[in-house]
Amino acid sequence: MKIDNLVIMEEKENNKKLDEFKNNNSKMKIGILGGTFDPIHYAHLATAEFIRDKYSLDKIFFIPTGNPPHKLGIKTDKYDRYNMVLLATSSNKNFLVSNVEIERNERTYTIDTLKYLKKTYKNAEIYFITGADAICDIEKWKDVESIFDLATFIAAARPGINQLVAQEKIEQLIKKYKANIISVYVPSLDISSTYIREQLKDGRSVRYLVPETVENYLYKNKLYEQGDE
Ligand SMILES: Nc1ncnc2c1ncn2[C@@H]1O[C@H](COP(=O)(O)OP(=O)(O)OP(=O)(O)O)[C@@H](O)[C@H]1O
Ligand SMILES: O=C(O)c1ccc[n+]([C@@H]2O[C@H](COP(=O)([O-])O)[C@@H](O)[C@H]2O)c1
Repeated sequence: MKIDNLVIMEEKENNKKLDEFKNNNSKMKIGILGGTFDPIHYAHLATAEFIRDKYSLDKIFFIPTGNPPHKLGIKTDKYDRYNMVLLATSSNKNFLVSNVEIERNERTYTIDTLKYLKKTYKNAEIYFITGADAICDIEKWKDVESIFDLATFIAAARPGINQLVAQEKIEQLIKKYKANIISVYVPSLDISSTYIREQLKDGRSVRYLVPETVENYLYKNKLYEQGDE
């Protein structure tokens, strides 16, 4: 099947899964993995699945950022990032993709997304998953005090991020904001979107770093090619 048709089909399937989930009123635990996903890679998927399994979460929502405050210079179209997330997650029945940030025209802040999720999924307990790098920066996020009232945070150890420093920061955050933060070791995969963009810019392989459908999509759409910054 042509990659464009596959995206259309996967979006339809995803919307069906979202509708079913919205109509389910039972108590659920949902994990959120927000990210720029420029592009999504196997470390995102493996981290999400490991945490879903470890904490018995019912679903993981992948939420690609729209206009995030901290990455103003993203060159990749937000719909390309969203489409690649759809392709990457479709084979897992417990993974869902939300376009709530992609469709917001203003700056996208996690606090607004968490408020939306609380309103939409009234019976859900929310777990926001981040890498250790993201949690260390959380005090720069909008309305950090209120953020901790809306979700439990799960901070995944990440290669290249000093875990002792991250742990110290997490303990400070717990004390200062009475935050619910759990740190977790996940099987490490030293992959980043930056590395993938660099490989592609140099005309090198990204095979086995991203799902094959994502690889096909980024070649078809000439994303991150030589000459792109
Ligand atoms: N290899 C990894 N291990 C654990 N967590 C990760 C890993 N890569 C990304 N994450 C986490 O996933 C979330 C979304 O990440 P993001 O989309 O920014 O990817 P990235 O690889 O960090 O991108 P970039 O290299 O462009 O900064 C963040 O919370 C980030 O910390
Ligand atoms: O709300 C904020 O102020 C805020 C500032 C920086 C990052 N975030 C969120 O942190 C998540 C991970 O971001 P990133 O850059 O690692 O993709 C993603 O969901 C962002 O929306 C949120």
